[in-house]
Amino acid sequence: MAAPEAPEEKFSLREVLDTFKLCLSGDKEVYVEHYVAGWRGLIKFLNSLGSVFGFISKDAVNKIKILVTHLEGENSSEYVTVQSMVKYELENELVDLNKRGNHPESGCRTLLRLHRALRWLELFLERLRTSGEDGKTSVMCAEAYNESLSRHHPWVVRKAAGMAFCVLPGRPAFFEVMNVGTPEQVVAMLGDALPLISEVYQVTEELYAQHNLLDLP
Ligand SMILES: CCCCCCCC/C=C\CCCCCCCC(=O)N[C@@H](COP(=O)(O)O)[C@H](O)/C=C/CCCCCCCCCCCCC
Repeated sequence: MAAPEAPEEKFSLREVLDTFKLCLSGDKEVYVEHYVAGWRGLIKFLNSLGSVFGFISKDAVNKIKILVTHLEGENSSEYVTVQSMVKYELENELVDLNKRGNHPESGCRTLLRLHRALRWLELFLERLRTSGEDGKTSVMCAEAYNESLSRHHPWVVRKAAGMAFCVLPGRPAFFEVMNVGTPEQVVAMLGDALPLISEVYQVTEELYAQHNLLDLP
């Protein structure tokens, strides 16, 4: 008889926060392993929102798989931090710089997609943190998306994302799924999480800007 499937673990905002804390080394290098783990935690949350978000979750999972393949591959030591990954892939011409070609699954272009999504997350969580009890998560999510990720997506993806946002649960239900405690505790934890997420974003953004990698195809 087949073994019963293990139930998917519950999302915990604290766990995600702890993972993002581990992302930055003392000299501000970003650990790919913890970056990926942070996204895995967030995807758990996304999955708990229902199948409408399946197409988003699927894309994020695919990108994580690509990064894990690099992390566990024969050149794994080059993929310990985002800084070492950028250096290695650029020095070995493993990145499609101007148009898609031989390296559609480079670590640099794959992480860039998640990096852009991290900006969306930062903007969304900041809205969530400062919103009132009756704040609409769908509006907060759409505003954050329009200010960040949307410019990188074609019309059809923007449309589908916009429709998915409309079915987001309200702020109280949202806070409940975070498994933190009272709304005040959630707000406090978001206050702790945001500077960390923001720092990881800034460090990556500066690194990518320095190497002209912000528009990788
Ligand atoms: C702390 C708890 C509250 C917040 C929880 C948020 C949970 C979010 C978890 C995951 C977010 C998904 C990240 C999506 C990565 C998208 C990467 C991307 O831009 N991919 C596109 C480009 O890829 P290539 O074609 O160039 O390879 C791809 O076309 C995208 C397809 C899917 C649509 C992506 C829409 C993203 C919308 C933003 C996330 C909304 C989640 C709402 C849930 C609150």
